[in-house]
Amino acid sequence: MINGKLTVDVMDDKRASTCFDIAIHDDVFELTKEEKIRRISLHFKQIMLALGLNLHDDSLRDTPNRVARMYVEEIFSGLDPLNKPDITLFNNNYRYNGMLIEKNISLYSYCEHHFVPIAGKAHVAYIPNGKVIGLSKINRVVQYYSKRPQVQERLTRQIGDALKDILGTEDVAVMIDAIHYCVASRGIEDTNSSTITTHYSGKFLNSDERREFLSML
Ligand SMILES: Nc1nc2c(ncn2[C@@H]2O[C@H](COP(=O)(O)OP(=O)(O)OP(=O)(O)O)[C@@H](O)[C@H]2O)c(=O)[nH]1
Ligand SMILES: [Zn+2]
Repeated sequence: MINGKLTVDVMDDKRASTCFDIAIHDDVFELTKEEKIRRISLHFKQIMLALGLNLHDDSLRDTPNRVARMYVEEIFSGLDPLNKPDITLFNNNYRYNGMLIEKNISLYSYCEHHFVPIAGKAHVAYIPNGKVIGLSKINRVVQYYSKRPQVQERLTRQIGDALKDILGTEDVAVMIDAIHYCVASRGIEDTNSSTITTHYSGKFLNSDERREFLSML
């Protein structure tokens, strides 16, 4: 518990431990999935009513429940440590010691300031130590940490740290290039800019490895 906020590391444990600065109320772990959906649905109904929407309208009637289910089961499913992907490691029998890059991984996340989408691509690289993982598991790690209210800096870091932990190596690089719809569709309404963040560690702190990674993107 730090400053009244529970810090949650969803990497190591199916339940909470420590590490990341995602702020979660303590009692959320006491709620079942159905209870979360019920509560969100009730509150979203109030939001819609405050906006003056007619909840008797056929098309709107089920929206509170639909939104609540989407939050809990889909777009914010990465808040539940139970949804952390199971990752199987394989021995590096091929003795592959080059760089492995998984690029153009589709990324959908949600700005934690405005709750609107962040959409972009993640590019991830690692240099195998003793172990390798199935390629799709890299995409799953990206997806898991994306499905939360996020800021891009934290998301980039969490993906990098999770992969370092899983792969048992510091030699990991992550780049995210994303459009923030809080910048594009409201506020400044800039539909041209995108945000690039990087996280390099281990051998990727060397300019040669970094250059090789960047040249492949
Ligand atoms: N660093 C960082 N900032 C973000 C991210 N997503 C959104 N933001 C910014 O968070 C800021 C929130 O600032 P506020 O001034 O409180 O919000 P606002 O009044 O709606 O700001 P405007 O978007 O400028 O209208 C905005 O500048 C957003 O562009 C992110 O992933 N990382
Ligand atoms: Zn925003």
